Amino acid sequence: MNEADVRERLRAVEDPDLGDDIVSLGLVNAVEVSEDGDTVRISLALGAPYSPHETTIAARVREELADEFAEVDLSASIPSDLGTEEQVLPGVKNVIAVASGKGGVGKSTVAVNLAAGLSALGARVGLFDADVYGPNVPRMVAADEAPKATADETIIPPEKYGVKLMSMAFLVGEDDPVIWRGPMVHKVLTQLTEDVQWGELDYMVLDLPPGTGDTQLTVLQTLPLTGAVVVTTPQDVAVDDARKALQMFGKHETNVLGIAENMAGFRCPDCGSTHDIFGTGGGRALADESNMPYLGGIPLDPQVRAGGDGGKPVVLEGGEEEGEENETADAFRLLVENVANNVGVVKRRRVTGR
Ligand SMILES: Nc1ncnc2c1ncn2[C@@H]1O[C@H](COP(=O)(O)OP(=O)(O)OP(=O)(O)O)[C@@H](O)[C@H]1O
Repeated sequence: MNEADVRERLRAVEDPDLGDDIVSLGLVNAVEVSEDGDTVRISLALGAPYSPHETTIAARVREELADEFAEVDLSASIPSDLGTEEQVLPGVKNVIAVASGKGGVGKSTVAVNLAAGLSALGARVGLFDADVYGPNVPRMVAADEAPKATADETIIPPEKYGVKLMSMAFLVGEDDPVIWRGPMVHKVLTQLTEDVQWGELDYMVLDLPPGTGDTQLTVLQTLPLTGAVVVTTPQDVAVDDARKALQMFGKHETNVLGIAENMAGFRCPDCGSTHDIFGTGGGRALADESNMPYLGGIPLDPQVRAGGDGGKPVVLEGGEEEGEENETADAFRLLVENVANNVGVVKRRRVTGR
């Protein structure tokens, strides 16, 4: 089988999101067959490591070629318009901002669980708490270690649950009120991104401060976002503010990966039934109205808060390994998968232009 035959064969592999096969979409960067014909090396334009849909694409490619080659060697790369020198975070493949219009809707909770969940899938993940006004990520994951400085004045971020952490709280203390204006925020953000040894990351999750003000704009202008996750509760006030956040991202041409609805129904531990304390469906309705993906709903569950205070993110509970049912953890896992899949859509669309 030669290279042209391989390409022909790969027409059988569909992209689950873009509605065509990977060859027609231009997602096969290169094909190389070894001289002895035993090995085929393929570079695919995939950009969301460990996302279920891209994992499926890779598995389908292997499946199509398994009979023809002893070894199918796959690699993934999305060609970048920028050289390494020009990139703000050259080692980071994707930056995902978690945003909300209104405070207290669970943005940090979603950011922490998203980071831990991506890491649990196998990805290399960093979590950057850019909530300059109320940085609480270190408490949420019970980070017991502070960052270390190296001789050449770079910072080594501590790690928790396989996630590299950086937070304003490490610099200013969690209880000190911070009143910073745009330029100062820009400076601190630049330092926290450039002077921190993030290493190679598949995903950096960014916990933005709530709202649509100065700081959020500074972040949008400073960091190369792949896309944003907008968190809301089902309440009208929260949904109205989430709509403003969507408008802000729209104005700055930032992709929205989708809308997550937090505190969607209260699962009562005593009676076992679900109560809609903040109403229901607001997040999905906003997603429908604005033509954005809906990422899923997370119930109001005392476990989530306990996880937030005690350190272990709920997304790491239950599941196949522990063998225990945990619907809230499952809801977070679904959200993580949807976010990763949508990162893949954004990245592959960049290549295909569709
Ligand atoms: N689904 C949930 N069930 C129960 N408690 C929750 C849930 N989501 C968040 N919480 C709790 O609500 C509180 C606020 O959540 P969180 O800090 O994530 O909100 P936020 O939107 O990031 O807030 P801020 O505006 O201060 O940045 C926390 O104590 C958290 O543990």
